[in-house]
Amino acid sequence: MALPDKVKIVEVGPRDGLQNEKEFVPTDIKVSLVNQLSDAGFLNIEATSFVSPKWVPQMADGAQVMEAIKRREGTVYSVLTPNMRGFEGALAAKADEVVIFGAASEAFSQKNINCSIDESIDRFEPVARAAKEAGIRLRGSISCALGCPYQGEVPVESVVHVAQRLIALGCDEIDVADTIGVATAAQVYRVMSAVTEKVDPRQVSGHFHDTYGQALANIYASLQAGISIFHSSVAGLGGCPYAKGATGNVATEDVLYMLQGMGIETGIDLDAVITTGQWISDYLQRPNASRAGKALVNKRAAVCT
Ligand SMILES: CC(C)(COP(=O)([O-])OP(=O)([O-])OC[C@H]1O[C@@H](n2cnc3c(N)ncnc32)[C@H](O)[C@@H]1OP(=O)([O-])[O-])[C@@H](O)C(=O)NCCC(=O)NCCSC(=O)C[C@@](C)(O)CC(=O)[O-]
Repeated sequence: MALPDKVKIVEVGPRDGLQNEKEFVPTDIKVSLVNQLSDAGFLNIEATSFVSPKWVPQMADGAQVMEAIKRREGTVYSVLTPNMRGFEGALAAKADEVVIFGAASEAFSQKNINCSIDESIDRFEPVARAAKEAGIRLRGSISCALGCPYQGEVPVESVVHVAQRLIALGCDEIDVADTIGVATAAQVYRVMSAVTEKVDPRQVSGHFHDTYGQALANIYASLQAGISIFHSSVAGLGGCPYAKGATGNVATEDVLYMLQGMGIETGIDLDAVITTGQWISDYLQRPNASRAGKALVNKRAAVCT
């Protein structure tokens, strides 16, 4: 299949990237992160979550973050909403897109949102209806679509089944997520091909964590399967609180570097993202997890000396 000439990158650093941080990241840092990413040209930024602060304390300031960010025209600011309470918060905060998040693995569904897959779909139904009524975009995320920390292998049929149910709820987009970053390219091609037999590929995104260093290869395999939306996190921030040992999302800088090299357009200013990636890594006092980001920061320093 011919590769796309344009790709949409959904920057998930402010939400997926920060949600697992042990120390509370001050609201003004989160706001500055979103603002810098808006300025870099992202068309979609996952800004925060409206989830229980008992479950994910780092996202407790979702409303304040949404209130304070400077919105760039044309950028969609998404938030996670597991239930109607979350949706009401998202609506009040004027989110452009709400994300319902389920799983292809029963065990992970229980750990992450405290209910079975069937119960989760029931819980999402009113959220989906309310989003449609309010004219808000709706996205559905499928965790553990390529492996589960509790159950191991996840059958392709389960992924396709959940994808179809999310589309039936009215999702504009669905995410096939490798929550623990274990997938390899041939497997990703198989799963993406199976999903896109039932769902329009323009509605499917790839959300890859990079635990085993396979994420770029998995994005390449997804491109070959017709996918043109990918999630990534500046400086490779992240990890899921309910997937121990899983590292962050694939780093945005690495994805942009690869796509640029392939002549695929994203509309995002890589240079600006590199600056933001180093800034947030310095703030969190940890090494920048983006290989391209680190290399380009070093190159800048070499040019300046
Ligand atoms: C779904 C629930 C709420 C069920 O949690 P529960 O304990 O079964 O539900 P509950 O209704 O009994 O609520 C418990 C408490 O939370 C409150 N509450 C209830 N809902 C909300 C809300 N929306 N906002 C604020 N507060 C809320 C509620 O009022 C109550 O407070 P209490 O009465 O005890 O004081 C909980 O399990 C939850 O919030 N889970 C979120 C987990 C999460 O955010 N995980 C990380 C995101 S998913 C992810 O990272 C994967 C993804 C998307 O990136 C893709 C991938 O890589 O796989």
